[in-house]
Amino acid sequence: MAARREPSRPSAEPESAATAVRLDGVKVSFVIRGAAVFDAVAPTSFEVREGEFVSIVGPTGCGKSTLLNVTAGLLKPSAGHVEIFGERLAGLNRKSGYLFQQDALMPWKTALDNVAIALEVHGTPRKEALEAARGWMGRVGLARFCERYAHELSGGQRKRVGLAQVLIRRPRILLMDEPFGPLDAQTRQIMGNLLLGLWAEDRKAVMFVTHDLEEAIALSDRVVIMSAGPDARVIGDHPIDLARPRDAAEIRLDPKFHALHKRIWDQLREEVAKTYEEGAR
Ligand SMILES: Nc1ncnc2c1ncn2[C@@H]1O[C@H](COP(=O)(O)OP(=O)(O)OP(=O)(O)O)[C@@H](O)[C@H]1O
Repeated sequence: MAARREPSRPSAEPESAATAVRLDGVKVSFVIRGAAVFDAVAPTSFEVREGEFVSIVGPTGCGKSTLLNVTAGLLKPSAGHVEIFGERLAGLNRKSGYLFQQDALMPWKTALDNVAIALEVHGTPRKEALEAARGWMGRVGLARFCERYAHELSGGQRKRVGLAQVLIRRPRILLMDEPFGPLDAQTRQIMGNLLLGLWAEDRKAVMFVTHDLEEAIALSDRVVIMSAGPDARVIGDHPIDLARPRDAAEIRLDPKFHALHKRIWDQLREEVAKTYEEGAR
């Protein structure tokens, strides 16, 4: 499928955009087997505004997924709180859709049914759900693959179905945890463009976790850097002032991209090294 282009728009968000997600002093400690306490994330605060695409990057095990889980309401912070569009989060975050690294497709259902079920479980009549699902399968470039089962789809196609499954519910916030992790570099860039195209249509707030700094810069309005854990915290918050629309592949050739990459990598490199040193001890 040809890469979908983002409609033209200014790269920076207006200051007046509402705050979609606010993490206020969120700290996460895990109790391991009822005894030892592991302080994964130190008190952390940051915001994602409506319509803003923010990536979270940090060394392995620093707490990126943990912060997404807290934002989704799947994990209660040990201290601090989360606000979603100004309201304190208690329980599940029903304004968000969550795309995990692992496929969540039911192998006994067709791709179309996998997308439709996301509406059906919330009470949409089957006929209506199937119609909407067919529309979304088209939007992710899979109109001809509706009747396929998960094992009959490529990794990239399964990711597209996953994306349709989440977006069909029209969440105002999109949480993505290394969604393109297992894909090859080329497919990742194609998926990046597909995501940017869909995102530009209604501009959800996005929290995108990745270990790939280039991918983060190519897609985002801001890149948040976390330190190595334990007691991980935000150590950098970098605005990405590259013009949109962007092509997730071509933008990497832009000299401005290189300058941003160098500046952010200089900060991240040290944290990545710390993680490896810890592991080697
Ligand atoms: N349920 C749990 N119990 C104990 N420790 C946990 C639990 N979940 C996560 N951790 C620890 O918390 C830290 C952060 O984990 P998390 O999965 O959030 O990291 P991450 O940055 O997403 O890692 P990766 O990039 O490798 O996916 C890790 O050290 C992990 O071992």
